[in-house]
Amino acid sequence: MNVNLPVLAPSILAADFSRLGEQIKSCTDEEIQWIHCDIMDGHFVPNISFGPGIVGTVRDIAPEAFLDVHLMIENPNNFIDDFADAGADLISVHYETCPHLHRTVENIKNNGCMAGVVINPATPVHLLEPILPEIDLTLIMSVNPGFGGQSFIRSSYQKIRKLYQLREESGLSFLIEVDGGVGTQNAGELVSNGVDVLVAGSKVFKTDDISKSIASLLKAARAGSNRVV
Ligand SMILES: O=C(CO)[C@@H](O)[C@H](O)COP(=O)(O)O
Repeated sequence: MNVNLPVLAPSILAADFSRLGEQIKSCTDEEIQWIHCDIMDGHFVPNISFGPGIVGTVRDIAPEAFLDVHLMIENPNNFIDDFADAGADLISVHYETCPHLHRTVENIKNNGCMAGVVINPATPVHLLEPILPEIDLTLIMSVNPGFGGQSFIRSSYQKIRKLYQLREESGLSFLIEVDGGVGTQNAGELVSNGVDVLVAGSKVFKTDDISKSIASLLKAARAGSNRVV
């Protein structure tokens, strides 16, 4: 996979679904290559979003996009095939939902997708160590998952730095993604702390001008490209 870092991945959770095609096109007409799809089941998180049907629709709308699918669901292992068939490029599962994480990661890869593992704000980074050699991406939730528009939890910086250090020490190459409360005020600092992929929902879609919002977010993220960690 060829990626220009840092990546901005708009989360369609915040999109206007009556204009989904138009809004996704506003993203891909800019420099957006990744689209983030938040799947919520009303069990693992207290909200329901959408399923493989909408992911398939996004695939049809944006055949060239890289579809980054974040499963906030219980028993994710049972749904990997459905999301892979719908067109996911990367499927991320929560550490907290996977008693057999290694098996679930294998299942994702056997379905031809890249594999990611996500941790909630209260889950420590060191728990990921055994699985890091097997995965393509780690996602640090910087809000409690379930809703868009929440405030960024500042202790996430420490977790990002720890993960970045682990990557440096191990020589591994997994990407570091952060999700929740990302905006122009923190995009640069997140990148300088080690983040490769920034997920943003409300700061892309709940604005007057998606193109302008993307340009501002990318500018802020790129200003952080000189790593200080
Ligand atoms: O997964 C989630 C929430 O569970 C996120 O993707 C949010 O949807 C990001 O939204 P903003 O904080 O950017 O509004």
